[in-house]
Amino acid sequence: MSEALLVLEDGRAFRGESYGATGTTVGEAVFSTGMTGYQETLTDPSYHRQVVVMTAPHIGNTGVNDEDDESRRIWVAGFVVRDPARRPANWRSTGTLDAELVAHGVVGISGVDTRALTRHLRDRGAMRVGISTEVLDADALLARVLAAPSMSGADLAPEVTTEAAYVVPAVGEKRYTISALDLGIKAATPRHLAELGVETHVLPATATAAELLAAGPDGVFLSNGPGDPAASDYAVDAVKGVLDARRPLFGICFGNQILGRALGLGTYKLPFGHRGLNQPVLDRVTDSVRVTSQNHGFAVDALLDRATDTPYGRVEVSHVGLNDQVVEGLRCLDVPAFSVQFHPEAAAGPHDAAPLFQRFVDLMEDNRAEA
Ligand SMILES: NC(=O)CC[C@H](N)C(=O)O
Repeated sequence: MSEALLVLEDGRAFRGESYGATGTTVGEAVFSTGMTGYQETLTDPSYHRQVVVMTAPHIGNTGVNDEDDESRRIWVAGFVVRDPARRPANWRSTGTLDAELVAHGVVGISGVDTRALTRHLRDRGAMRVGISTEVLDADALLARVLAAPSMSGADLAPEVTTEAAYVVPAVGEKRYTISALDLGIKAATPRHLAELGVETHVLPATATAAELLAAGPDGVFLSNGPGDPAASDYAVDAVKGVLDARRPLFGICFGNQILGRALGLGTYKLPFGHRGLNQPVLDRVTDSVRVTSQNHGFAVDALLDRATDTPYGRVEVSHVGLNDQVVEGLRCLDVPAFSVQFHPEAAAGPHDAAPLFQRFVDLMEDNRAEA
């Protein structure tokens, strides 16, 4: 086992062993409390430029398989685990996580006290971090960390989006056609929509409103994605055009933040974000609590107790995080648009939020009836 070093931008250092590829990497340190679903986490484009610390102590137990990737590659900038599985076992497993990280050139570290590291990030906030198997002097690695760009102000969707448009067909009879703005879309999303008879036309992140509306879709979807929503003005402009056209619109995570901005609301950086599979949310539309999968470091700033007037009519906060009262969803009252900050497409789950895809289909159906 070769040695590896992790240094945070405030100077706190952890020593461990090399896990995955060797080399040096820097990114934003964030922690995820998911006990399962590491393959989906690694391949979720929203984690681009982030070094993910897994709080669950045993990672890699089920290996990796050919079915669970959310995109064409691993996006995390680095991976931090406590005690990697020595012998993965699962009926779908086709390889080990360690070998997969090596194949994708992802630098990781194991044997770290991830509990101490997580408590540090929770107390001091998300910050830049470096991991290296070659720069083993803490001051030298710290200098590399301090030279790295910060997540605030980073426009990253164009770095992860599809180069060319593509279509995901409906399963069975096609009942609706939508355009999806790929800000970092996960494979699970069009798959869920397809099950409801939706054909999804996925367009690159910089697609304009005219391009999103060109094929006369029944609705427009805004995906999740990496980076700071305050830096993606092109997507905000595209969404304004879709709202002007009063086309049904549904956004998830980054898409929720972009809808918020298009309505004139602000966004801000959370101290350490929400990442995990057990985040409780109050759904004010159905007056029920949903346990949700989340992965966000930014949030929308909106009034919780009453609707806000916007250039597109009134918007209200439809979902509120029960751990910290953060805005977790928006519902427009005068245009057919809504969004959530969490993940109805979540794999490995939970599935409490999955009915939101049906809510989008219902919105498209209502809009057709009105037309
Ligand atoms: N999963 C996402 O879409 C993340 C959105 C945004 N990059 C954030 O961190 O808040």
